[in-house]
Amino acid sequence: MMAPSTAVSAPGKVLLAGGYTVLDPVCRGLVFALSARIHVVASSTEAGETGSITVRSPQFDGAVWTYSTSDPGDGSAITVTQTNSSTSSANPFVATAIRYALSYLGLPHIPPTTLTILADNDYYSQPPPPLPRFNNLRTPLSAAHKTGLGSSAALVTALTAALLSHLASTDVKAHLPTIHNLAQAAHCAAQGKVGSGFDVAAATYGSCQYQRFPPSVLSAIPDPSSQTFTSQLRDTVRSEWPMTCTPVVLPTSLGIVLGDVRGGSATPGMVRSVLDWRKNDADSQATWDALDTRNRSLIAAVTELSSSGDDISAAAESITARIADIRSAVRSLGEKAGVPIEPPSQTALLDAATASVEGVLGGVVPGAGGYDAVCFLYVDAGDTGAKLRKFLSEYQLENGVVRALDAREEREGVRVEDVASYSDVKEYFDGLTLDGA
Ligand SMILES: Nc1ncnc2c1ncn2[C@@H]1O[C@H](COP(=O)(O)OP(=O)(O)OP(=O)(O)O)[C@@H](O)[C@H]1O
Ligand SMILES: C[C@@](O)(CCOP(=O)(O)O)CC(=O)O
Repeated sequence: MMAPSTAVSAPGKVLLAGGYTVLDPVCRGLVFALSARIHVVASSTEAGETGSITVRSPQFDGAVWTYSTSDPGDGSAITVTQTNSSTSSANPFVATAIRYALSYLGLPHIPPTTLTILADNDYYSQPPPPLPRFNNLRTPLSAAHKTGLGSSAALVTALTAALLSHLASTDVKAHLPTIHNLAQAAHCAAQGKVGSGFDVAAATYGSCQYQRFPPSVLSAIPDPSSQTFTSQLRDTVRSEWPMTCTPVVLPTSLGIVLGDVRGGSATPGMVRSVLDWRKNDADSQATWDALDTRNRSLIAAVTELSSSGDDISAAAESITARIADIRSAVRSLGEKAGVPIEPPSQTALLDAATASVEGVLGGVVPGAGGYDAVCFLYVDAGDTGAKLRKFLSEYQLENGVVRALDAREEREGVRVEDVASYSDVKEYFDGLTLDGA
């Protein structure tokens, strides 16, 4: 009798404060987990070839990846070979998450397993509403316009948790550090670079005040072909990483609205330019420290409000001022580094929304900034949220209007879901009996 199907989901993210500085282990970031989640349903059967894995994202045309696994037996990583590469381009995030999870578990011969990936609509630009849950975009994944909610981080985290839970009965909530560390290792390996990891941290632990792990933690893991890979991976995943992810609870009196500006920004290039400036400009440290101080000030104000339940009207002015101070420091850093972190068109949008809609405390360009997105903090009373969304939908940009996303802050990280909750999208499971019978 096969194990029943397992469903897991992980949230997307918005880095409200700490873009760039959170790459520095000395600094802190404020990241909110979002109600836009990536779901993974794992089902195994007895029919089929041992070690065969089928991964599919039924919301996209042709998004199917099939793999066969084998164990070199010399301590190197379990081999995960894509068997449909002639018809489906590689998906490094999927393949690496599977390879790292199976190597960590030491399971090369798993029963034939299908992993179905479902993404909430906010992860990709959508046609006008109303939309069904997990809308079928009927385009290839590569043609979908990402909104920058961290789909890869949420995906790798959900895949990691689903595989450990489904194949080794791992209790997800009781093993968050294991899932976090393994997902960080896989996500960084798939990306080919080590970012701050705030996105996988939020996908695992939920909304938090984040201080990154030192990149050196991952340098202990050798190339997957090394005969010490499996032992080093396990030692690294099981070790306690020097980082902090302190839960942050957004007070019920506050809400966030994300706007998709669809401007398109080249984050990796922006990060390289800022880090080059940080390294080469003698005065950069003062600018860097000033921004971190202002980020910490906003974190303190939000944390204080959520713990003391203070009257939001008293805190509102302070939060508004702190957001304005952060934006000023971000613009200064961007000018000095020659990077359009908050370019004039975004400044105009942020200022206009804050001035025009009563109850909006302020807005920022989240994460790396640029022309992609905006994020507003507002007093969630009356119809402020609706008015802000309406304002954004009518705000004319060069390339259209700002699309307010549905996602709200949802502090919970990765979690097991009830498989029956996907019964409304049975068509996505291609006849699989969801209980894995
Ligand atoms: N529904 C999905 N099914 C399978 N793979 C997906 C899915 N969504 C995203 N991915 C994988 O994640 C990649 C996108 O990750 P990328 O890091 O480029 O952007 P992001 O994480 O969505 O956004 P950002 O990091 O800018 O917030 C895709 O190229 C694909 O490999
Ligand atoms: C620029 C950086 O600090 C944040 C990037 O955030 P986002 O991917 O733009 O949401 C990079 C990082 O923290 O890995």
